[in-house]
Amino acid sequence: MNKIKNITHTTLSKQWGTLNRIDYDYQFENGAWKRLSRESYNRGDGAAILLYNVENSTVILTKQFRMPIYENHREEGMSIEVCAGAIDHKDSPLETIIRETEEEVGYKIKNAKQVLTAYTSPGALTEKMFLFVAEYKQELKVDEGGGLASENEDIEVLELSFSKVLEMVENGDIVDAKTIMLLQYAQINTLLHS
Ligand SMILES: Nc1nc2c(ncn2[C@@H]2O[C@H](COP(=O)(O)OP(=O)(O)O[C@H]3O[C@H](CO)[C@@H](O)[C@H](O)[C@@H]3O)[C@@H](O)[C@H]2O)c(=O)[nH]1
Ligand SMILES: [Mg+2]
Repeated sequence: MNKIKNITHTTLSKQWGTLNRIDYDYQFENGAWKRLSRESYNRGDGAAILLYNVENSTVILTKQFRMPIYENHREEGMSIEVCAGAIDHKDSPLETIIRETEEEVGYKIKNAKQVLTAYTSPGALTEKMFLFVAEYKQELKVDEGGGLASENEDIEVLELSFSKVLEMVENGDIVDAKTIMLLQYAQINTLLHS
């Protein structure tokens, strides 16, 4: 990347995550250099998983309040999403998603398959998401899920038919990008029949 030089970081906010202003010299296609500035929010990377059951053609999703969505569109604040969590530095994406699956939806899975990686909002966030799929069965259910009370998580666990959730993507009841990506992955690769 020799199109970029003289990079400086200014921390604008450092609370839950870190918001930096990054100034840099950027060379345009015509060869001209210009000093530019971008704000970049860093709250780490994330992992998400689509849990699916082949016999019943069902998936496990979560429903929870999301303040940034509420800020943008009040009526969409209760967001329906695949199980997901932020990755701690010490953990791998796989370790993270196995732990989150038990905490948020109550299934103790042993393994998961990473199928996609995606920057969720590359103009503003550093976040890279590692997207997984795994089969679930009733015998893997070890508790109710719901998230960690100590972290003020309040997560409703949903078990829905695959055809129903595809309809929810079409009609805008599901608007979370990582969830749409994983459901369409399942559809394209016929993990389930709708
Ligand atoms: N006090 C405070 N707590 C926060 C804040 N942001 C998050 N938290 C707490 O940290 C917990 C994070 O829960 P996780 O399950 O680890 O993450 P997530 O919110 O589900 O996020 C996942 O999905 C996001 C949306 O796609 C991803 O951005 C993220 O990387 C992750 O995969 C939340 O329940 C909440 O309690 C904040 O700004 N302030
Ligand atoms: Mg979560």
